[in-house]
Amino acid sequence: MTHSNYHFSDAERRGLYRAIYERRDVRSQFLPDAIPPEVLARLLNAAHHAPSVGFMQPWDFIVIESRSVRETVLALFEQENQKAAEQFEGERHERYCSLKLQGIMESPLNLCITCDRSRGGPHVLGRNSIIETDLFSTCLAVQNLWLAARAEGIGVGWVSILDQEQLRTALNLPEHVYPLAYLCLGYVSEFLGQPELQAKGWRSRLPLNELVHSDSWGQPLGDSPLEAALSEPQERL
Ligand SMILES: Cc1cc2c(cc1C)N(C[C@H](O)[C@H](O)[C@H](O)COP(=O)(O)O)c1[nH]c(=O)[nH]c(=O)c1N2
Repeated sequence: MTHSNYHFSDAERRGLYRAIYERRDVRSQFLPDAIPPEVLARLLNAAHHAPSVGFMQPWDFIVIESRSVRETVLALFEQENQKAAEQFEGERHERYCSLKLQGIMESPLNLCITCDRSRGGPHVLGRNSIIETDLFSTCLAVQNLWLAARAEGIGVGWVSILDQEQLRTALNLPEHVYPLAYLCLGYVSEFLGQPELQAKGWRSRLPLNELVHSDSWGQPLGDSPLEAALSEPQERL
């Protein structure tokens, strides 16, 4: 039964869900091939069509090809990653140190998506109570780009093991512009079938039915049709 005339065709739906399920955070499988400008333009345009609070569109896109800028950012990563590694002990420490958590030099392109916290003036519709909604909006732009990239056969890796102030300086960002996402982009030798952190035994996907609550926090769904549907293996459309 159809409920509306607005649903996508089966093939279109399959394409959308495929992008969602097969999107990966990539850091080890980058190929050096350049991304053609028209393809990069499509990705940036997908990001630019994300929802944003009060239609603020707080994002800017810093396209980084320069080797020397990337070397600077890699040095910032190494410094922060060493500190991060110290947070873990014993076997966890060893495992952490064996993970590859960035592809800054191997990927042909780095992209910093920033959030201009002052865009649209001091009063942005919808942002009065929750000031961070500009950051949330920018995250949605990242996700749009990430999914569009998957559909184009391009891998994206998010590198957040960076000191934001040092990154701001490295990229010459003004004080009111926040470096929200530092991304590595490129064609890949493969997209892994599961998150790399899961494949390497760091952490696994949680069962969805344990994350869905009924009416208030901690209330299980109980014997409901939704619980039954969630417990079924999910159809990969
Ligand atoms: C905000 C944010 C920040 C980071 C990440 C993601 C997000 C959303 N991820 C990627 C993360 O590890 C990955 O998304 C999960 O492990 C799930 O894997 P898939 O994205 O499904 O492949 C990530 N990965 C990495 O190797 N180095 C990093 O610094 C980060 N930082």
